[in-house]
Amino acid sequence: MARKSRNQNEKSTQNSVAKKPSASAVDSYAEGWDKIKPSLSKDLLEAIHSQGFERTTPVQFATIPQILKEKDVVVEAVTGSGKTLAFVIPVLEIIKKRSKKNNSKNPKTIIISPTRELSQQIYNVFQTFIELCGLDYSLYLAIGGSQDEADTVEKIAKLKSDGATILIGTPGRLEDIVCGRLIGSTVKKSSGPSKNWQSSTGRRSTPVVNCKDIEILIMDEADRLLDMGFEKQINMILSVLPKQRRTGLFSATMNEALTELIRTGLRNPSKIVVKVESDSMLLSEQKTPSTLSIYYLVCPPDLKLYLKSKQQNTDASTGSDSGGKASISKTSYHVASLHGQMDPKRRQITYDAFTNLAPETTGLLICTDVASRGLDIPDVDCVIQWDPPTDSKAFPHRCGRTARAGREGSALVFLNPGREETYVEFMSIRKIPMFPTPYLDSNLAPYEPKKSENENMGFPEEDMESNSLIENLRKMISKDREIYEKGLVAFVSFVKSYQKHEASFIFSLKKLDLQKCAYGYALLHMPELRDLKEQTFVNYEVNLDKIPFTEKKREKIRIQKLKEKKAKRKATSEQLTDISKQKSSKRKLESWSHQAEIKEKRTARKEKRARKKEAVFKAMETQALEQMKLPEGSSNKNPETDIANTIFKQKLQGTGESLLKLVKSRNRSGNN
Ligand SMILES: Nc1ncnc2c1ncn2[C@@H]1O[C@H](COP(=O)(O)OP(=O)(O)OP(=O)(O)O)[C@@H](O)[C@H]1O
Repeated sequence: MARKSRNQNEKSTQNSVAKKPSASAVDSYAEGWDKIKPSLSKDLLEAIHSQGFERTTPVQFATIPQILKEKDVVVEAVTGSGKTLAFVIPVLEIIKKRSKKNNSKNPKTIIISPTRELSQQIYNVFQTFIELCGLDYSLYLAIGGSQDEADTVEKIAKLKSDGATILIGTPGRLEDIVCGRLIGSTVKKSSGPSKNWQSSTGRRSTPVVNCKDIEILIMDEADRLLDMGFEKQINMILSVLPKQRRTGLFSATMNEALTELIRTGLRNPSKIVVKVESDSMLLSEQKTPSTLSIYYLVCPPDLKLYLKSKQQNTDASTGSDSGGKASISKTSYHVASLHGQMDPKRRQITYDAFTNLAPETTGLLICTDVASRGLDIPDVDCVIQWDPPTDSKAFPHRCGRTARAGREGSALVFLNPGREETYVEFMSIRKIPMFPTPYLDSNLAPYEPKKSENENMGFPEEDMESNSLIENLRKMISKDREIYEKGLVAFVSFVKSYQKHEASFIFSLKKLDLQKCAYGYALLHMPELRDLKEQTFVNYEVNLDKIPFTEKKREKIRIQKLKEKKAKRKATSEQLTDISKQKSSKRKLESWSHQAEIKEKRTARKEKRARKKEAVFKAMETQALEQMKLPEGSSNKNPETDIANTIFKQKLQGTGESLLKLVKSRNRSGNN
């Protein structure tokens, strides 16, 4: 996300760097606030005007009367169209009216949002209007991790004793407050649903607040709440709220999963869909603001880092550019990063610092999807998507961090050549128009190509300046272990996420040039690619064990660990060698010193076995002969018996078993 400094911003507005190619500038504003029926109270109207909001936006004009008339609403309107005020204003108006009759300490409204930052932002909007109207309402922000545990305990105690008019927060924390905490559960560390929440039912502590007076429930970014797996928490919250309440779902995108929530949580809701007009037949009912220009840049993955920029000629009348090329790294930026793995405190400080940048400072926020929804960062000029999101629904939300409330803005997404160009059509079917661009201009905005350039929109591959950039980066990385390790993790994350793309027919890992991708991440080596037939990736010449951490303490620990590891490895291999040596020398010793003894023993064993065998046969022979004794008085000259005896004697050479069988069969034939 890029924010220009004020000066640059003014310049770019004059030059209209990123104009929407075909959609007309839609009037983002509807009617005056006084036209809303039932009417809003005077102090609220004054507060709205004091904020410079002269007229309602279409979504506000359509939604506010419905909520005031006690209707449930499902609201779908493009990013930056003013959905927050569409619920903040009627919530305050309703509480104002009701508080005359009911001044209990119990909360009157709950607002659920998917992230800490968005909850904080909604909290701030409520706070502003409460202060401007001089209302005596208290707010409670229920977000995980932003305060330390002691602070939270204190705040919860205060909430218990003093109550709060409006609760705003993420689903898990809100569930703890209104339903009680699951006993034995652990504190959640991330904004997503905790794995420890095996079930939202089970033994719970006493709820912190009583929800019997809740008048309104709002779920902002409702589809995202379900996508993030908060269904259980939401259902638990719903189960403790009075049936006679109003419920509103808000988002720029709705999905099928919401159908069930709408069926169980809402009563006969009004569906409000605010469409964006466009003069293009193709783009009617466009899902992104008309002031937002979305561009795509088809660019090989190893050239992405270069973020090729082109200095435009300030003399717009000639229509030509100076041809000069400027690497964006030459400009100085306030660079910050924001992601879900960050320590919550640091995350908040980073976010606050970025949103409150001085007007003359240009900012660059490198972030994950934690910042993709709902956030209203002032003066964002351009959103650059390094890769398209795995869930295509996130795309308009990401782009929508710019071009808010009727302001102009541009977004750019990089596409890998080959299959990913199809994404443009994929998005166009979803009413999200995109246009090609070959460059970023010097203000980091996509360069709007002239008509003559339209035929050749591909990234000029022959311009291999990025090679030197990546080689410089590799050189730098080879001296800094932290970046080296982070690079590997980033690449693995990229590959994993690529596999998760919902549009797998466009984003196929098999078709992706992984070697170029790895090079694009400036990796030094790629052992996993060793088995590939065509090797294009060239390992960087460096001893990986020797890449140091720049932080001395860390490096010392690493060296120590490395030494220990090496020593252990050496000891193990020595041990292994010793064992094998011992074995072979034992064999040798045996053959020399005990050879005769072993031989003797073997012969003795053999002889013993033979003697045993002979004894067995002898015993059998006696037994058999005994059984074959001729009856008294019979002639010894019986030829049959003689033959039988001969056969028997021959058979004595066989086994004892066949011998006995023979005897038995002979006896049987003798009896017959
Ligand atoms: N009536 C109005 N007139 C002028 N500006 C307005 C008006 N209503 C809201 N805004 C401004 O428009 C900006 C965007 O509003 P908001 O954050 O409510 O958008 P949103 O529709 O919720 O967007 P998203 O879908 O991205 O969450 C804010 O800076 C807000 O102050």
